[in-house]
Amino acid sequence: MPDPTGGCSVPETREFTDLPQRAVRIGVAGPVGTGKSSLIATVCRSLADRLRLGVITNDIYTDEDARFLRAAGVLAPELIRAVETGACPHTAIRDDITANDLAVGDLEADHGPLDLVLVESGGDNLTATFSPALVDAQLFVLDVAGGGDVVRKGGPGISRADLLVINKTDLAVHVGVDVDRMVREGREVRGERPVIALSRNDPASVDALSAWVLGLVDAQRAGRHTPHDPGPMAPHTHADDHDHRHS
Ligand SMILES: Nc1nc2c(ncn2[C@@H]2O[C@H](COP(=O)(O)OP(=O)(O)OP(=O)(O)O)[C@@H](O)[C@H]2O)c(=O)[nH]1
Repeated sequence: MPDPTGGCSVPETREFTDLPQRAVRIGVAGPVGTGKSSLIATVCRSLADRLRLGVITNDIYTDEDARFLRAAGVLAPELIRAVETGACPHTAIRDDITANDLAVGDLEADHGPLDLVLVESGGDNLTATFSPALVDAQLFVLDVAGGGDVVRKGGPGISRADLLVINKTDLAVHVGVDVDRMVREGREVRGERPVIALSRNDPASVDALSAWVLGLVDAQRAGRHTPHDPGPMAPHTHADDHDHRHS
């Protein structure tokens, strides 16, 4: 009688529940200098005793952000790895996620199990968002020093990231920006999605950020969170589009 396996051995059935749980992945995106690395350092300081954490940074030509985080001493140095994208940062977090996906996988293989891996995008403009194939959730960071009108400038991260952070609120008084207004404008375009006004010098705001991170990790593990794509560009129209179509 012919061998029904064609000579291939049939692997033993394995329950998927036996497989190790992979780390929850949160992406941190936003324009250059808005405080992404500092926010990651803050989260690590706040949650390192509750979660097993790892960090992947993205820079174009350097590993500057990884070196900053290692120097800050927020995690063991081997838990912080850098991807050098060599091109537009958003390419490596959205269009071809291979390098980042491998970096997270290698970090977990070498130092896992981990509960949470934070992936920092290289600083980019308002269009940068992560692929939901790379991260389970993403937060978008703006800062008050970028100007009070930046929320109104819009973009997919501002409108549809899982969390919008208005950062460096301690500087608002020095740059003449109304933080409440920025937060209100964020809420207007985001509906139910949360907005946090953050300063690393304000413990209450750091607690709010940490609570959001813990809630996300719990929700992802319990199957209550569905990763979504904020989209490449916010749908938008211009007032004169209508006139052109009908002229
Ligand atoms: N006053 C104040 N400064 C902050 C805060 N968070 C970050 N900064 C400062 O803002 C500057 C930029 O912070 P980074 O964390 O390097 O910003 P980044 O978004 O990672 O920068 P890139 O990776 O170059 O895009 C640094 O000088 C930080 O010290 C904050 O809450 N308050």
